[in-house]
Amino acid sequence: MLRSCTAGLRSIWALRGRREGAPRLSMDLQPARRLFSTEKVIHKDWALPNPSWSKDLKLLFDQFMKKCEDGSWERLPSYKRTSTQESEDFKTYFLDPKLVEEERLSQAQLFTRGFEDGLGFEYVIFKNNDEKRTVCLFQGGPYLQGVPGLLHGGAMATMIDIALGSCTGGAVMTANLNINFKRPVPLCSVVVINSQLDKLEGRKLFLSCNVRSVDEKTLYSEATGLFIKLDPEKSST
Ligand SMILES: CCCCCCCCCCCCCC(=O)SCCNC(=O)CCNC(=O)[C@H](O)C(C)(C)COP(=O)(O)OP(=O)(O)OC[C@H]1O[C@@H](n2cnc3c(N)ncnc32)[C@H](O)[C@@H]1OP(=O)(O)O
Repeated sequence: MLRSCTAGLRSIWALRGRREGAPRLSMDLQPARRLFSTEKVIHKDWALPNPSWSKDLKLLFDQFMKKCEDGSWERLPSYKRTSTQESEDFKTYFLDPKLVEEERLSQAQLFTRGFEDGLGFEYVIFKNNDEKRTVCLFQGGPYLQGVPGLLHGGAMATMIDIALGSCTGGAVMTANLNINFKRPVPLCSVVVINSQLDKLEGRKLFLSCNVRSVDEKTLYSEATGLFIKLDPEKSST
């Protein structure tokens, strides 16, 4: 498995720079070109296949895209930066100008989308609004290693958090995340995270998910989460 990972890495490096929108900005670029490239990266939807995706991931992606045709499922786009509206929603609660400099903030990006293609988090989320559930297809790349050859539990927790959060919609924060790691996930393999909204109680959203192998035979993890809808009357800072 490690050998296939290395081979994957080699082809990933070979692809670097050729991919449209690859986030590679060298310091010697002219300012205008740098701005143009940055814009392209910001607006790129990363929840789409790229050459690092394995056969399994592409196959599952195609199956879910078919399910989207009748409107029962939708693919959620994914960007490196939050939209202006989302930022505004959260700014109201959390952004104390004394704590985060504006310049630093302009560099901010979702950390799951900060890796070169194939090296970190490759994922796409599909949502079924009627059934209040999502399916996240996730391939954890070689830079997410914990124990040699295995995906780091923190990387799995991150994806679980994002998958559960995708069932909520709106401005929410994770208040509690409870994970049972049942089997280690092989690095570079594809897992399927099935998440659902179990209960809504005022501002509290209770969610759960399981993480399985593509053939559904292996249950890697089970988790529950409590998300809280932000109260417009309150500010955390
Ligand atoms: C627009 C969105 C777009 C997003 C785009 C980007 C996508 C990126 C996705 C990235 C994903 C990144 C995701 C991340 O990384 S989120 C980052 C990790 N999470 C945090 O940092 C959260 C820190 N905590 C807080 O800010 C506050 O505590 C929150 C906001 C959560 C609640 O503070 P608030 O002052 O608002 O509420 P409240 O205290 O009145 O409590 C309300 C109710 O909730 C109950 N309660 C609270 N906590 C717990 C608990 N731990 N267990 C059990 N119960 C709990 C509480 O008893 C009460 O119940 P009740 O008395 O009413 O019955």
